[in-house]
Amino acid sequence: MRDSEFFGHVTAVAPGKVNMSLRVGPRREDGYHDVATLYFAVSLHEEVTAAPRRDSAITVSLSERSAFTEVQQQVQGETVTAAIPLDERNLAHQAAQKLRERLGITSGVDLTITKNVPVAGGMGGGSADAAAALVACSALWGAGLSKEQLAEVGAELGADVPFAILGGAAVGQGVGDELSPLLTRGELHLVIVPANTGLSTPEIYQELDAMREEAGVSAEEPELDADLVRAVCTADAEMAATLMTNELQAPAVRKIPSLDRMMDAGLLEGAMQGMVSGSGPTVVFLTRDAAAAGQLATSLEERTDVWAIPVTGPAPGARLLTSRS
Ligand SMILES: C[C@](O)(CO)[C@H](O)COP(=O)(O)OP(=O)(O)OC[C@H]1O[C@@H](n2ccc(N)nc2=O)[C@H](O)[C@@H]1O
Ligand SMILES: Nc1ncnc2c1ncn2[C@@H]1O[C@H](COP(=O)(O)OP(=O)(O)OP(=O)(O)O)[C@@H](O)[C@H]1O
Repeated sequence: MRDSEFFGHVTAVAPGKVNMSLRVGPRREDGYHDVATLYFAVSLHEEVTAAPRRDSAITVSLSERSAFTEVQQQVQGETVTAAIPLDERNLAHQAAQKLRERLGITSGVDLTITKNVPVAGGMGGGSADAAAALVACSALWGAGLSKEQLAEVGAELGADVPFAILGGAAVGQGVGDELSPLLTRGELHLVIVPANTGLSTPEIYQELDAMREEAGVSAEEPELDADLVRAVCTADAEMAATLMTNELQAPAVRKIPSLDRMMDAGLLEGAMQGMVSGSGPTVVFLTRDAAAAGQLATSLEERTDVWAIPVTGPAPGARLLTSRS
């Protein structure tokens, strides 16, 4: 291992994701659910800079360039604003800690996160921070770990972390961490609409369990629609629009009923399809092409009080941006 003092800082980026399909099986003994999901990385990136320290501390701060610096959540009907945790609860902090344990080193690091992915929005923003932190720290510490090895470390931090490392489009099974990468051609054009409050992922899974129990339906083994996988792989927006689905949408809408109105507004303004992303509450619209995405974003911003961001995918996974010594 080389002395980190000889290194300058290292910056890595990792993409946010949407789930073009998310099917959820029954609750398991460990509280998790088996899923069958079609992950799709989009061109909204988290950036993490890792700078060496002389001591063994790990610090996390948010860059001023961050589009998001706090999280708003509904707690017992009240909207509560909280800062993103910058201590050991932060997923980037946990990533650095796990990596050092794996490497058997005690090097310290200052991590600076630039957040562009909505917080607690169902787009895997925290997971992208963890993925970018793993890639940046691995380079800083000269770890020489492969993407597969980093994904192994990432899987211990959260179900979505391995996909943020892999990027592109992939089928996710198990809790979402067993990935089968997909070969794709062409791009899909989407519009992302962040909500002004976040949702808690475990609460949304719990809500789904409760809704199933109320309706007396038992969860089936989750399976992906092969036609949807084909449509996404060939960037067939028309076909993908008819087949995309998310079983966490109903529980997210039950927590935030206005999401239904947002999805209707997008369809009225010309989106081919609208859906909640992952555990929500970010809404993702599928459009025909880049021009349609731009138009939809503009008209949604004009007609409703939202921020609408055109994005494309599939986007590459976590990667080094700069490395200066
Ligand atoms: C909603 C998705 O984003 C879809 O990709 C993921 O399933 C969630 O991934 P994540 O945020 O990385 O999830 P984790 O941080 O691993 O888990 C948070 C909590 O979500 C619930 N959880 C998560 C993933 C999964 N397959 N089943 C679950 O029930 C569990 O209560 C878990 O304690
Ligand atoms: N680096 C981080 N950025 C944002 N939130 C973080 C981070 N680390 C930990 N958290 C905590 O995790 C919670 C959810 O963060 P995140 O933005 O990853 O949610 P999400 O995008 O809905 O996740 P997913 O789509 O993977 O379920 C936040 O409320 C925050 O308290």
